[in-house]
Amino acid sequence: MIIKEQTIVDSLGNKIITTDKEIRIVGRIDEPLIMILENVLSFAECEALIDLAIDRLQRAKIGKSHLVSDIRTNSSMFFEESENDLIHKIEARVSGLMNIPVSHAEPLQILHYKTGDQYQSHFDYFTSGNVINNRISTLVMYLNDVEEGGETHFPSLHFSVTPKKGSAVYFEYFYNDIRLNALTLHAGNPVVVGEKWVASLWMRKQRYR
Ligand SMILES: O=C(O)CCC(=O)C(=O)O
Ligand SMILES: [Fe+2]
Repeated sequence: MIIKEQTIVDSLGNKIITTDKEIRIVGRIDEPLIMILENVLSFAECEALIDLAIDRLQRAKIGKSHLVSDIRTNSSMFFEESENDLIHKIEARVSGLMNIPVSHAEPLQILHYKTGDQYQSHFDYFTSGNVINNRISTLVMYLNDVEEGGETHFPSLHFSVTPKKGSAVYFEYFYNDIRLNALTLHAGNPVVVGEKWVASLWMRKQRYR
């Protein structure tokens, strides 16, 4: 008998009920668990997040050295924890959806990709050094429709998610079998036509805030 590994989110059924929204599961891969979710953010929430972020964007930095790198050509910003009612509400909803307390969440991040921008293949968890409180799961929420390109691509699974305003992709990498975690390698494909806005949130194994 093959025993399936425990997942963080229970994905039985076609929806996840959170404090204030019923989120629809419209696609999934079981191991590693990857879910395509609809009705995560309202259109008004997507627009409000972009408006709040637009003047606070900086060229994205990766890794501990905080060097600007061509691995990631988009720009980004982080909101303060619960910095206003909207952020507070979204953090609570996302925490319910991801089945992890909000105290384990990194700040909500906004990414902006102009035409040609991309985020090359990477793992969201840290692989080097002695990591004590590693990341365990990710939610990438799409704030607009992209005319062409900009998919979230999982090369090892030959699987891509097309950005759709208000929808999201969820994935987790907290398995005992590290080969399952490694399958969550992913990229933000280059935006071919138009621009791309996402809000992403990373959860840690232990309290982070
Ligand atoms: O923009 C995307 O589709 C992927 C973003 C991403 O990989 C992340 O925020 O960790
Ligand atoms: Fe990522």
